[in-house]
Amino acid sequence: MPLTPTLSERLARARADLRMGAPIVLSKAGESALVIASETLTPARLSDLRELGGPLILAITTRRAETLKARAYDTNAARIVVPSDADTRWIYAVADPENDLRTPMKGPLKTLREGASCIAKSAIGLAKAARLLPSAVLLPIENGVAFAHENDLTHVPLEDAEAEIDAMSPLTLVASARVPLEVSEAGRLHVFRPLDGGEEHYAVEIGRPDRGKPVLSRLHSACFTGDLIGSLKCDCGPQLRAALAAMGENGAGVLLYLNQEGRGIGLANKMRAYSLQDQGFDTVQANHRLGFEDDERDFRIGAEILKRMGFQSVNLLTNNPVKVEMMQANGIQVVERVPLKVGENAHNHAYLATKAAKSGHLL
Ligand SMILES: Nc1nc2c(ncn2[C@@H]2O[C@H](COP(=O)(O)OP(=O)(O)OP(=O)(O)O)[C@@H](O)[C@H]2O)c(=O)[nH]1
Ligand SMILES: [Zn+2]
Repeated sequence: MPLTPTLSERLARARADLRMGAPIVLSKAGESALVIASETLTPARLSDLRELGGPLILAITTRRAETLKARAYDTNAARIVVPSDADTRWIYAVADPENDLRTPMKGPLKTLREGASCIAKSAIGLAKAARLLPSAVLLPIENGVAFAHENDLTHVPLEDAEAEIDAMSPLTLVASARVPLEVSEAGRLHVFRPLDGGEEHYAVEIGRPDRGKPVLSRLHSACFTGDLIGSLKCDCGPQLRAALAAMGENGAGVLLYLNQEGRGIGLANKMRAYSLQDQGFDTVQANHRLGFEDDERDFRIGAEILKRMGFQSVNLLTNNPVKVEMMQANGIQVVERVPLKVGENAHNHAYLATKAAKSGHLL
């Protein structure tokens, strides 16, 4: 059937469904599960799941499991057996570390050892891609294809989709126009759209950079708080403006504005991380307690956009050696790393020190 949704379309629907709290069906190797994101699970949906039979499984990342002292039997995910009397508050408390210190309760948490954890892993991957807490509730079901069809639910066959969840979507250049800027009247903005329905990314081109030579460039990850409202908790706003100013002065440059807010976890999760930082955890510990890695960004996107614009090499404005490595690994030569040290203040001093100590940022 030519109108049947492609895998990438099914995955986009699955992400949207999870954000709304709607169930989806994931299948692999003859096993299927009904999946709802923990963050958007309502009491009504929980009782619907219970009516279908149990037991329910709560999937969390191994990072979150470490904090909860729950045993994950493999590196994919920990699968917690949900007690039959647990309500949504119990589920949120496992998924969300906000009240960990106030209510160290929860345990002992019984986790599954037997069976495969790949459906749990993919459910978490989709919740992350939907910028939710990395956790989902699973109910194993028979014959997922028929169940999804009968109940009008999105079904994702993981045999084919697993690689697609990890792959980078192709990007298309949707529009470009002249935008005179304070730093240079010769500014242009290009909008790139991924074909998988994900976030758009932008390229600010200043002057007319020679495609045959290294271009002064910055890969800037979105930071609503730092870039737009002048937050003093990070150095993003001053870095953004200093990079544009340097490009204006140089007469040419490309700033990529990548919509990977909060090192790829989304603004809501970043605010959860900030709340944990107010409880005394540093930026890396806060991500881990939420169940994320320190940095969830996909740096392939930046390299891909530069290539699409015809560039092969850059002088990269950054203090982050991982950005340099990832550019090189993805086909963009970094001829020079140009340090970008601006915006240190009393509020972000500890944050910058943590990035230097734990994430390898150069001082
Ligand atoms: N999860 C999380 N993200 C944060 C926090 N503070 C800032 N961010 C995000 O961190 C990212 C910083 O992006 P960049 O400035 O491009 O990258 P960088 O890794 O600091 O590297 P350079 O600035 O190039 O040296 C942005 O997406 C911010 O939203 C935090 O405490 N937690
Ligand atoms: Zn920031």
